Amino acid sequence: MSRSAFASLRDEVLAANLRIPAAGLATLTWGNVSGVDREAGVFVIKPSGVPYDRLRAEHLVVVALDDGRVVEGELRPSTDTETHRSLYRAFPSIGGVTHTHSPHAVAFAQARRPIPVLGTTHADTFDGPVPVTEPLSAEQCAADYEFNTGQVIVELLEGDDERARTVPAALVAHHGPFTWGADADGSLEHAVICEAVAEMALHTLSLGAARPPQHLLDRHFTRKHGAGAYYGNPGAV
Ligand SMILES: O=C(CO)[C@@H](O)[C@H](O)COP(=O)(O)O
Repeated sequence: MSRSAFASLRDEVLAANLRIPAAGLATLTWGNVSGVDREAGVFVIKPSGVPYDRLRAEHLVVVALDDGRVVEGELRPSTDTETHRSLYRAFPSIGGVTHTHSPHAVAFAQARRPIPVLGTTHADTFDGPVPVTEPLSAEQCAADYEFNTGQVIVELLEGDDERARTVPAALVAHHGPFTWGADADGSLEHAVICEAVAEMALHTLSLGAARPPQHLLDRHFTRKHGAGAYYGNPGAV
């Protein structure tokens, strides 16, 4: 079989997908990671329903950014492919997207609560609360459900690429977290951190969270993303 023109991107995306179960972010085949090649106008994503322990680079699917057609690959692309595509099209700075059903982040998504900034662990990665979308409308569910799952994130961030860069995560109401980054592995790292800070926040809130001083958060926000990072409200505590 001739080597794919996207072999190195396939390898990168495969490695990131295999980190989902390794990091305990998924049950069964839940979740998916993709990586984009903007010059070629494609992204590579996990196939749908393939158990992670059987996933190989040749199983990954190459999808066109402009219209979502399969450019290369035998298997059906992930059910969330159109969500990934809508995020790539809206935010030019992102190079990789991860979606999981990690339990603590899903708990906030199902409660329709943002993950609040309660300490420096969160502030080191996210320059504000991890926001939560509105639920999809009946119309959005009826047509282009998967693309609209991405569109509610785009609307939440007002299509602002800078906000997407400084808070590289969002919770889709009653569904789960989507994270993104400079590449596939960067988006996966943000998924790991999103789940970790969600678990910490849940425990902190159960103990009776105290609002962190803004000067403490600013030091971590500024250190991570530079002056003028999106501060936002530390989130309801
Ligand atoms: O969010 C969903 C389904 O609602 C997905 O994350 C599935 O849990 C995994 O789907 P595939 O990537 O295997 O198609």
